[in-house]
Formats: sequence, structure tokens, C-alpha cells
Amino acid sequence: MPLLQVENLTRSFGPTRALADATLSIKRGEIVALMGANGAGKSTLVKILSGSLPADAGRITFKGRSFAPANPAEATKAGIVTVHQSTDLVGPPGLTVADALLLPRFADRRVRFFVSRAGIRAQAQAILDIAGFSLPLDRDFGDLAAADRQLVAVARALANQADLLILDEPTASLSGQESSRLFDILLRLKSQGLAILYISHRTADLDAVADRALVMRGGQVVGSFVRPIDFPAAIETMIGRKLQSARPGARNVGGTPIFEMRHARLLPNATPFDLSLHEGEVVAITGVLGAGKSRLLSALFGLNQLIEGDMHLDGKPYRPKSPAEAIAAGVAMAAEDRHRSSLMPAAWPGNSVAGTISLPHLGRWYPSGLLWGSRERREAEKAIERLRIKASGPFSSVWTLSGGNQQKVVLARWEAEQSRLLLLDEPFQGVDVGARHDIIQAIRRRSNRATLIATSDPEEAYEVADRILTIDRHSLSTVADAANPHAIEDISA
Ligand SMILES: Nc1ncnc2c1ncn2[C@@H]1O[C@H](COP(=O)(O)OP(=O)(O)OP(=O)(O)O)[C@@H](O)[C@H]1O
Repeated sequence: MPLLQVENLTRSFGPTRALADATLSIKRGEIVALMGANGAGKSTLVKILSGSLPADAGRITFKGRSFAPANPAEATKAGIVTVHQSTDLVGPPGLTVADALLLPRFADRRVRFFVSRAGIRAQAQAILDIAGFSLPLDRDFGDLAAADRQLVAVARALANQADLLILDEPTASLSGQESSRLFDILLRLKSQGLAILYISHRTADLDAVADRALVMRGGQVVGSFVRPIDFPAAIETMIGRKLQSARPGARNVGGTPIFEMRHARLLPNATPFDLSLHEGEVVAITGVLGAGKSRLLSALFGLNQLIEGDMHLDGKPYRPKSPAEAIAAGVAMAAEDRHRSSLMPAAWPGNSVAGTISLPHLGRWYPSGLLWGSRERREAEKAIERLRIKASGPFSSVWTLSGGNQQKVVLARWEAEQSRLLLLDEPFQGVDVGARHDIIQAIRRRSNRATLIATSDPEEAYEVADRILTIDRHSLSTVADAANPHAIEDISA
């Protein structure tokens, strides 16, 4: 008997059928990958299973009983625990790892008030014993590496005696080494009988852990592939078309650089480095979380200043003191945390696809100050077609789009205007392979600018870039040529 059986699950949002008769099952001790293009319905399915959204129709059976959780607490109690992306896991300053492990219990402040530090530590240790791995209990939760924060969430799930663990893009901001550690733990938990539903756009991850991959499309489960998973076939089923080699071939771009950075120091103790970027060149920077990728991009975009060194853009001195100065000089950036930095609040009337794309360009598109909306609409329609954005129209709210489609809208914003230097921080987080392919082609098509991409995934770097740099302790250290087929191994090592 399967642990979880989902039959004909259906859920609509207005005219959008997010789930349309989805049917699947999971056994104990099985790791099932859930694949699907952006907007296929994966999150909607997870939200229903984890009790944060009711279904319109269909039936769920869990541990032999009919299951329809009214809220997340009910789902957890029944044995389904969902761990969301690691970027969601943040705590207030002063919160220790031990506190974080006990967090759900201490959400009630009255309880917290009566428990001693030693009591908290002992209970937290008991949770780690159940999970079978160790973490530094007295450290500040905020200082933990992303992988360890992820493990805190997994340990919490296990302490709740989960039968089914749902992981949503768990490696999104983990390094290769951290991911392997997580996989080892997942495989051990599986051998102890835990069932895991693993959502990811990274096929290498799924290859490492999944026994089976379910493919969703248009709100339905349209394919099931058992190990060894035939990924090209699964991806074809997922996006409904053949994917040619995603890698268009690295170019060796030379000539006069568009951008130059000399003897740059990002932090007082870091080793200084140089960086030059050429017209038409796509350069990727990889490195673990905290290595300095975002700080480097921020310095280039005027969000923070270099400790030392100088920069030149098109031969002229460039030292932006704010993003406005950077944009005026021809530099554009899509930051990592799209919710906070790139999308307007859900309540804002201009938060449509068209409004999000046009926002920084309005002054140039409508110099008279009068908005007619025609250029806005045109640019949004072009973007929807070119990047295959799944939206009901140019003026639908970005907040109703799936994560990957929101990311495409943010990218379309900077594709809509000519810039000399485009900075992208983790642009493929949550973006499906088909869309990633479309975006990579769009990025590489522009020959009149340089693009600098920060990514924690070496494979993504290899796919998109002409040249790969690695950053470590806030200093660019090794340089890999993306044309070299061994580049990935070189970087991962
Ligand atoms: N609250 C909502 N209001 C309106 N439409 C919604 C809402 N939530 C989801 N949708 C729509 O339902 C469809 C399925 O979305 P869902 O988020 O489940 O996809 P997904 O497979 O998780 O995608 P992604 O990989 O991009 O996160 C999409 O077309 C999305 O726009």
C-alpha cells in the first residue's frame, strides 16, 4: 500500500487550472523527484499536501486514511513536513542553533519563558540525535552556512516524526560539497523508511538521490521515469519540445575590455584582484555562499564601495555611489532576492508583468511624462513570447505567476533596454531547464554588452559562460576556460 495516494486533485485560481486531475503515489522509503516547467503546478500540489491551500476536488489518502489538512500544523501532525527553500530560513539576531531547532515549539512565547538554556540545549540535542547528525548548538543561527540551516529544517521535520518529507529546491544556494552532504543524509533517512518528495530543476541533484521522477505539465502528472532516469526524455515530456544542447559553445572574446577593475579589494583583509570584461562576453563567477559573489556585484552596481582599487567603464573612470549612478552609466542588475529587490509589493497597482518590466525605463520610454501604455504593453508582449512567460496577459499581476516566471519577468526588464554591463545574481534560481535555455540564449545573443553572472552552481556557470571565475574569501582566485570540457570538475574540486 502506498504511503501517499493522490487522485484527480484539482485546483483553479480564477481561469487558471493550476492542478487538473493530478494523480500520483509515493511509497515508504522512496525518494520521488517532482519535475515540471515553471507554472506546471508543483507548488500548488505541495501547498495542498502541506495544508496551506485547500483543493477544489480530488482525493488524498495518507497512511491509509483520507487526508485533507486544514492548515500546516495539521499536516505536520499527520506526518507530512515541508522544508521550503533555504533562503526562507532566517532568524532574528541572537537566535542560536538550539533555539532554531526548537522554534516551532517556542513560537509560543509563554513556553519559552519557562525553559532554561540548559533545557533548550538538551531538547535540541535530542532532536539532533533523532536526525543522526551534529550541528553546533550554541552558534548563532544566522552565522550558519546555508547547508547547515537547511539541516536544521530537516532535523526539525524529523523530530516531528515525519513520514513524508517534502523538499522544495533544497540545494538552491548550496555549494557542490554541501549538496553532497545533504544527499548522504537523505539517502540514509530513506534507508530508514522515510519517504521524500524532492522538487528541483537541477537534474544532477535528482540523479544523485531519486528512485523515480514524476513529470508534471499543465497541472497533471504526465510521465513517470524510474531510475536510471532518462533525463533528456523526462525534460522533453516536461517542456513539450526537444531541447538542443543548452550550451551554445564558449567563445574566446578579446579586444578592448568594456569594463576593467584593477587591484580591487572588497574587504579590508581580502587579497586584491583584477577583472576585465569584454564586449559580447558572458562571464560567470562561482563560489560558495559567503565567498563574496554578491559583494562583488554590489560594488559594481554602486550598492557598496570598494575598499581599494579602481574601475573603468568604456575607458572612463567608474565609481558609482548608488544604483541610480550605475544605471545612468549603463550598468543593470537583477539581484538574488527577487521578492525584496525586484518585484513591487502585491498591493501596488503597477505590479503587472508590463509594469515590472517598464519601471526603470519609464523616463526614457515616455519622455513627455505622459503614459500611454503602448510601449509598455509591446515590451511585455515581446517578453512573454520570447521567454515563454506563463501569464494570462501583459497586465496580470506578477504575484500570481509561479516563481520561475517571476524570475523571467525580472530578466525581461533588463533585456528591454540596452545596457553596457549586465549583472545577474543567481538568475536561474527556481527557473526550469526549458526557461533557462531560453534565457541563456537571450543573454548570449547581445553582442554589444558584457554580462557578469554570479551562480553557486558550477554546471550553470559552464552552460552560460565564455569564461568562469571562482571567488574565494572575497578574492577572485582561479580562472577556468569554459571551452575546456573539464571546467566543471576543475571548479568543483
Ligand atoms: N494565488 C494564485 N493566484 C493566481 N494564479 C496562481 C496562484 N498560484 C498559482 N497560480 C497559477 O497556477 C499555475 C501553477 O503554478 P505553481 O506555482 O503551482 O507552478 P510551479 O510548477 O510550482 O512553478 P515554478 O517552478 O515556477 O515555481 C501557474 O500558472 C500560476 O500562475
